[in-house]
Amino acid sequence: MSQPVALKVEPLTAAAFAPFGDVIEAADSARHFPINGGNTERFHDLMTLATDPDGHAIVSIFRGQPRTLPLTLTMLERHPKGSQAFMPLSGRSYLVAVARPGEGVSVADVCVFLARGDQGVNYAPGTWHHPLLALHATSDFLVIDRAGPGGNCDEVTLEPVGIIPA
Ligand SMILES: NC(=O)N[C@@H](O)C(=O)O
Ligand code: NI
Repeated sequence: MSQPVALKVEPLTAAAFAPFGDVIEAADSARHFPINGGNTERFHDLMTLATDPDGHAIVSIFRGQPRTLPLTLTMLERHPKGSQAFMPLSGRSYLVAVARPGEGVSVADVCVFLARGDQGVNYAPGTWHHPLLALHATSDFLVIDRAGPGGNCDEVTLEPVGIIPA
C-alpha cells in the first residue's frame, strides 16, 4: 500500500484560518474593553454564529478522547446549515483539519493547524473539517452549533492523508 500523502501542521492564526471561519482567542488584536468597573476585560464579538432560519444555536460539551499519532485522515465533514465552534476547556492543544467550502474536496485542499489550548475555532457554514481531533489526554470542549430540522452533516471521503506533527 502506498504511503499516505503527508501534510505539514501549521500554527493556528486568525489570518491563516480566515478562509475557514474564526479563531476565538483573547488576542490584543481583538476588540476588547474594560467592564464591571474595570474588574473584567471583555474580548468582544469574536466569531460569527450562523444558523438557517429553521434552526437555532445550542451549546454542548464534547469530551474528546486523544487521537493517536501518527494520524491518517480519510474523511471530512461539513455543516451547511450553520457554523460550529469549539473552545477548549481543558487547556490542551489540539489539531484542526479544514478545507474551504465548496463541492469536491481533494487532499490538496486540506490545511492542518495546531491550535493552542487557549484558542478556539468557529467553522463557517459549509467549511469542510475533520471531527474533533483532541491530543495528549481526554479533553473537554465547549461547542456552539446548530440544531433544528433536516440533515446538517455531509461527509466526503479523502484519499488517506498523514499528519506530520509540528
Ligand atoms: N457530530 C458532531 O456533532 N461533531 C462533529 O460535527 C465535529 O465536528 O466534531
Ligand atoms: Ni463538525
